Amino acid sequence: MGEDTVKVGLMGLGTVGSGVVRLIEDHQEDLYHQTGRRIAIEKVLVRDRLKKRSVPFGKGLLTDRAEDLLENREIDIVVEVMGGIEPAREYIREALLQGKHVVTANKDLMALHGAELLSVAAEKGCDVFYEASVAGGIPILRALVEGFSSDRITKMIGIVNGTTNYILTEMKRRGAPFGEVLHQAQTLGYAEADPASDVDGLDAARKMAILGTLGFRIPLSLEEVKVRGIADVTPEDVQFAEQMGYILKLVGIAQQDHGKVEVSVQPALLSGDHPLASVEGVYNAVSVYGEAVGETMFYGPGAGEMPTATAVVSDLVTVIKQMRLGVNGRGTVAPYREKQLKSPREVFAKYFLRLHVADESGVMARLTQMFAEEEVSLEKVLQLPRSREKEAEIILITHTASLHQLSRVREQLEESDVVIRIQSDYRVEGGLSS
Ligand SMILES: NC(=O)C1=CN([C@@H]2O[C@H](COP(=O)(O)OP(=O)(O)OC[C@H]3O[C@@H](n4cnc5c(N)ncnc54)[C@H](OP(=O)(O)O)[C@@H]3O)[C@@H](O)[C@H]2O)C=CC1
Ligand SMILES: N[C@@H](CC=O)C(=O)O
Ligand code: NA
Repeated sequence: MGEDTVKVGLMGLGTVGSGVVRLIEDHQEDLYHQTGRRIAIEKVLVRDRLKKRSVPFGKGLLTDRAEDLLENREIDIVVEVMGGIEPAREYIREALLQGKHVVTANKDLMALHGAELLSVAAEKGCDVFYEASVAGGIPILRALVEGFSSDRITKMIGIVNGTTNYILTEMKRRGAPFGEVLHQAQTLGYAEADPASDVDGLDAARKMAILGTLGFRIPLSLEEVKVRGIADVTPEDVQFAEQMGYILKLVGIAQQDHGKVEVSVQPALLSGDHPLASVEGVYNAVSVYGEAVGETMFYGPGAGEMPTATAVVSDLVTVIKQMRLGVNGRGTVAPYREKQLKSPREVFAKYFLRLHVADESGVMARLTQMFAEEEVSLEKVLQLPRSREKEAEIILITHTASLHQLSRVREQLEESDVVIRIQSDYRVEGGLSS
């Protein structure tokens, strides 16, 4: 191996790590033409050296000691695809202090400690790239940082979790039970080590914190992202939504109006003609609205071995090109805009509510009165056939109202003696009059 070889230390040889190894091997010639360097994997850090692997490796390459990578002076770049906060944070920090560049797919880490790691990198003149951390194989971070550098982004709305999109798609397509579909997503390598973070929306929230920071150029923290997952979504919600011309999806929304921002993750109803409504299975998509450019859309596989590996290896290529030019660590622009978060009075949307009410005369008038008192007008009202004795089911879609108004209506509904229960409520995106 000569001067023209770049040595890489790989941390993790699971779904993504194995894809990285395959891609580097299969595309070695193309990568060489683009970078002028051969890429050699020098050491691979794993938890269990004796585990059977899907990619063959000489025994000497695998190690369970991080020092074998961190203290190896020959290694120029560390690729971290282990996941989790610790010890990944400690290893990445140490790698940067040793002057090694870092490529990671770790959104847990970048959403929580990205600012700290990027500042260590800047001090040491090192690169940290993390394209794989958001929307797997879609080059969305590169698009935000480079493609939109001349514009001001006003809104990003996306399906950024492949596991939950796969689950909701299968629930809609064949009414499959939640547990069964989640198990399939795990087998396919889409889910996180702890799939609760997919289901409860946290994985998507981490990605939205990263998108918000890069897109709006503000220092957004994970706690500022409002999160609701899909655990309480029922097959009936999915079906009723469809009957009314909507598709239920877990979406991330980051919106900026008059310098104030809102960032959230929640199951929402998308009108059938919304660009995200047709995004199915493990696919992700992000619509980005720029003040000057208008609406753009990025679409592709959001998880899985090879799609995610393409993002990791593309980052690797960028680091190597920067090494040749001697410009590592100079490209990162820290967030520089002032951050102001919207209050619930400033967050506006339409809402879908499914109510179980007493099946008696005058109920509809009482319900509409409660909405009218909070000045929330209704776009659609649908009464469904009775599901139980003395109980009727009503679906309402409001016109645009603030989150504050919606909470006030909810309080009234909860206190009312005609409402038996609020079965579900969702934000609605798109539609003819929105
Ligand atoms: N899977 C996907 O589709 C996507 C994943 N990501 C992110 O990529 C990262 C990796 O995900 P994925 O490949 O699915 O994860 P896996 O669980 O499949 O693989 C994790 C790998 O890291 C190793 N590892 C974990 N902890 C340690 C530790 N403390 N010390 C040494 N080795 C360790 C494991 O070793 P061993 O094999 O011995 O157990 C394993 O090889 C995560 O940050 C994830 O969020 C991002 C986008 C998509
Ligand atoms: N578990 C994640 C993997 C990619 O980030 C997902 O399902 O999207
Ligand atoms: Na990506």
